[in-house]
Amino acid sequence: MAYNSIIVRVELNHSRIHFGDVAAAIGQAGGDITSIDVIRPGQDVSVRDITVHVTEDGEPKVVEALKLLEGLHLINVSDRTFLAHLGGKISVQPNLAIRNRDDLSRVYTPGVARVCTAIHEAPDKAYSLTIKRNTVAVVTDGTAVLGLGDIGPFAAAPVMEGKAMLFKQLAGVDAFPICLDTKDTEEIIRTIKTISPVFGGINLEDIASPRCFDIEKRLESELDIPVFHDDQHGTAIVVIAGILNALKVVGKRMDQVKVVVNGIGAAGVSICKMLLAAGVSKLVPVDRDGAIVRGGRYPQHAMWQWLSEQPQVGAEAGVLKDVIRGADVFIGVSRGNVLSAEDVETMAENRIVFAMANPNPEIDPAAAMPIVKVFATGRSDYPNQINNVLVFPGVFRGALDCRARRINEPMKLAAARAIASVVTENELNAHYIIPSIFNEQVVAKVRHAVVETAILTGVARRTPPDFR
Ligand SMILES: NC(=O)C1=CN([C@@H]2O[C@H](COP(=O)(O)OP(=O)(O)OC[C@H]3O[C@@H](n4cnc5c(N)ncnc54)[C@H](O)[C@@H]3O)[C@@H](O)[C@H]2O)C=CC1
Ligand SMILES: CC(=O)C(=O)O
Ligand SMILES: [Mg+2]
Repeated sequence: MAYNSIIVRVELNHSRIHFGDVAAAIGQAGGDITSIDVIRPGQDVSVRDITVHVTEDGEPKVVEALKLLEGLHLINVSDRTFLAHLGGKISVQPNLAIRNRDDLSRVYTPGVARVCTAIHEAPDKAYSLTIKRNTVAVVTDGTAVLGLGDIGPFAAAPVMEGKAMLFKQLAGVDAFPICLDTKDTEEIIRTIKTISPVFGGINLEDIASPRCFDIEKRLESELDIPVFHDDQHGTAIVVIAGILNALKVVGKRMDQVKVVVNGIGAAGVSICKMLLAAGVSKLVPVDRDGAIVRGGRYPQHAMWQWLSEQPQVGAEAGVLKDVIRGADVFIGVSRGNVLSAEDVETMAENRIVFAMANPNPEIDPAAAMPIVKVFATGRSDYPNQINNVLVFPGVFRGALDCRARRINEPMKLAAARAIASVVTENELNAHYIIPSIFNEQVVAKVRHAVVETAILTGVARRTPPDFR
């Protein structure tokens, strides 16, 4: 069940109502009061802001209950989520103040001209004399935003701003949201290449498959800064981290389990590739028309064709409810509510279910949790949040610090192991397979693993001081 937080501003006439009556009415309507602020105190009349935790459909019930109370005037109801977005979530801050003409002539013309000339003569100086060293573009075309689908570049912006906030808060990376008003592959590639000089890395986000595969591949070969499609590789890295630990909890081995991956789009393709690299020997990729089978023909989808040629991919055809039978692991990166409890019950004992579609998982957690051994979602309101936010801040922190040319497969596997290692053997249990995004070790360990592997595999152009 999803929850929301609302703030109700009420005026109370104390001769007609006590606050206890208000609290009781909110509780009976299913709300949970989390804080009360007195806005205007008074003997006869007072105004208060009451923050109430409600279920997604609980807000109207609380509001109706308050409207029925004698002596209470409901002034306003605000949704804290919308309040948090007012005016956007990020801004650009200068690194130094311009206090006088002297400052002005150094940071701007004429002083800046000498710096421009220095970079013109030695373009690598862009790394030390501009924001390039620490700045990542978060680029989307708005075509596969969370599980909401093709909602366009304007509506995609809050997600990209959110990613930028996380980059900064968790890893000190300055990230900028770029929402492109085009779905044309060539135009997207050309635009990203054109804006790339100022950035140290490109984080592609929520671009629909299969277009995202071509865009990433082309940019990787045509740019000399790392290009990382978060929904593919960020998700795959955190899934592998989660699977490594979940398998320890259930006492099964990677090379013995049958894994069903539902939704073979951006995230699903990369998860399948990484599972194969990590040693899975029985893999069942499933999309909306059913399983992608060994020996099948998928001329419209190069990555599905590639999967159908892998010896570990099953030859059994069928829709999800057929092929999930006997599976040890289900990984969903498809759409909300496509998996039933009955289907889950046909899986093997000690099953693992990662239902990662956002914002609604493939199966309602309340239905799944009692019948699986390890359950995870992409959401922050349940245990075991498997979300790419555990990955992209640390991966880019590492890639920027060592000026990596690209983020290669060994760097991704090292990042997955680093995340898994944050949960110690003593701490590991079915409800704690993956660290919290607020665990301070996550970014540090991922960064370290990424830098170390970049140096070992020859893609680093700089050795950070702590590696010298
Ligand atoms: N928790 C996390 O960190 C992440 C979660 N996701 C979630 O995973 C989902 C997919 O994301 P992307 O791969 O970026 O999108 P995408 O659009 O590239 O791929 C979605 C795939 O799911 C397939 N699909 C749709 N309905 C299906 C059904 N009923 N059964 C099987 N397959 C179905 C589509 O045909 C498509 O191939 C979204 O809900 C997204 O929010 C994605 C990235 C990270
Ligand atoms: C988490 C994320 O990147 C997504 O759901 O698309
Ligand atoms: Mg995404």
